[in-house]
Amino acid sequence: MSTDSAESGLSLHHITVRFGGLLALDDVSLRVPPGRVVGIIGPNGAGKTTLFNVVSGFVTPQSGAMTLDGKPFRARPHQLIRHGLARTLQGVGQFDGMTVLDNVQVGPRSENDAWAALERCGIAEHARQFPKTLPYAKRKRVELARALAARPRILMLDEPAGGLDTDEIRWLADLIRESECTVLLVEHHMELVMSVCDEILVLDFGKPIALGAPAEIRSNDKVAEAYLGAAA
Ligand SMILES: Nc1ncnc2c1ncn2[C@@H]1O[C@H](COP(=O)(O)OP(=O)(O)OP(=O)(O)O)[C@@H](O)[C@H]1O
Repeated sequence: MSTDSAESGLSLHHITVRFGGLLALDDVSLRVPPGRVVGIIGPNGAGKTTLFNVVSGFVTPQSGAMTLDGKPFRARPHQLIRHGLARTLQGVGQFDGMTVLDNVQVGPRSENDAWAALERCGIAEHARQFPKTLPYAKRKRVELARALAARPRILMLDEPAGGLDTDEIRWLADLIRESECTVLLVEHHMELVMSVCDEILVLDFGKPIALGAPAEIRSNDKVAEAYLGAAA
């Protein structure tokens, strides 16, 4: 079976989300083929996290639909892993009363998978510690390991570079590049986005204003105006 037929992977079709009078996502369509790294960028408030929340089932769109491998997909947060999706949260979202290992193993993840993810993230030596005792960058790795321990087909990373230094971001870029799964990446760190993504969707006030390879996005005037110009 082909892994990249027109229907394989995750697709969003004309997703619209309103919060009261605010249009948070305005007719957003996106195809995320298997094995690709797809970035979602845009200024603060553009709708990036809302899009993640739609895919994860935390937000129900007013209109639009999703498909996974061509079949209708309606996410529910507690069933994400069953569908092969896992997500990190912005910042660090661990349970402070549980060890790193227990945090990584939370939900339907096996201890073996948890250890493999801890090794992959270079934090196995901290497995028996409590997250609070670790520096911020290590806690971000715990968040990543928790997602990886679910052995997702689609890994959703919400601002994984936030608060990290250059070396940590380089490590993260390698992890994303070497990852065997599909990656959806919401991130403000342009260098990381441009260096790891196959394709980038740019949102501005909930509207998709560009979709393309990093080089196309870099030279897109609308993007420069809406985002890169604002960030410069
Ligand atoms: N639950 C909610 N209720 C009301 N408004 C919301 C809610 N969630 C998000 N919004 C609004 O929707 C818009 C999009 O927010 P969202 O968090 O998706 O943007 P973002 O691109 O992720 O921003 P940032 O880069 O700052 O994280 C914002 O104006 C935000 O205030």
